[in-house]
Amino acid sequence: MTISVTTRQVVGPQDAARRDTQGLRDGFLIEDLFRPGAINLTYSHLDRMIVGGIAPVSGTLIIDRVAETGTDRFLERREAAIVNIGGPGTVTAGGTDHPLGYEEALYVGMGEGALGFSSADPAEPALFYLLSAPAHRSCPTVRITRDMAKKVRTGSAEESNARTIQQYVHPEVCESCQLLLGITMFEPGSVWNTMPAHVHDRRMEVYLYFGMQEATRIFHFMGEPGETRHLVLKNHDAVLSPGWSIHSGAGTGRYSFIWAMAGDNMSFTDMDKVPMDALR
Ligand SMILES: O=C(O)C(=O)C[C@H](O)C(=O)CO
Ligand SMILES: [Zn+2]
Repeated sequence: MTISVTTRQVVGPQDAARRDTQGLRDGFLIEDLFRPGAINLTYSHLDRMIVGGIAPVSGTLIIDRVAETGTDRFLERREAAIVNIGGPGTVTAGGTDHPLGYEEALYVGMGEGALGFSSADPAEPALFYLLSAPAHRSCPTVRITRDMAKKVRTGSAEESNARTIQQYVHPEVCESCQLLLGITMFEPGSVWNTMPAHVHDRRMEVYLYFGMQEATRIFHFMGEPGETRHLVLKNHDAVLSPGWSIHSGAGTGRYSFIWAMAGDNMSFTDMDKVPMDALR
């Protein structure tokens, strides 16, 4: 089975500030994540996070060995979290089948062996979004529904950023070594995420924007607070955020996004808020 893997080296803040639009997109944007019938992984050197799109149509797609990890088995020294943003499907981990509906997730602990991915109906394929980070112990594999996620309401309609941060892989929901993951959803008419902006040098972050109409675009802001840049993203685009970068966006229409982090701590609230007058 072909697993395509792209490697992304780390880009520092001075390099990023000098890049043109295409240079920034090459460094931080992950496009074309979901390719029908394929496993598509990006190995980022930011905390060695692997970002994947797995789109089974008929049959089962299997991840067992990824040469880039230098281990015999993918999850030998790694943990993973998978969110389904397509039709109903199943993830098999440790020989157990876990059915996953829309916006349901599976945390998979280190050492669980091969991962299998299948769709219930080829006419409505599942779209599995995968994040994997190095792990130091084996935590239990847990299926996480939207009901189980911890909900944090934030923002306001007046600031066009009323939203609910749903924390799926979070110490109050399920154990993990370093992965944190959740889905942020908006009240109708609210378009801004993560503004006021923040940075957290202790953790990298990845956003995947989804649930968008074809013509909708996200203006995603990145860069050091005093040196911001933007990237224009479409449905199913993911963007890497180093610890030094803000990660905030505004949509021209409805959207949701999956955020995931890895790094030195798992304290969601450990962020350095950026005062508005520090943004340039
Ligand atoms: O809407 C938001 O604000 C977020 O979802 C913020 C992310 O979860 C984040 O950046 C956590 O560090
Ligand atoms: Zn953040």
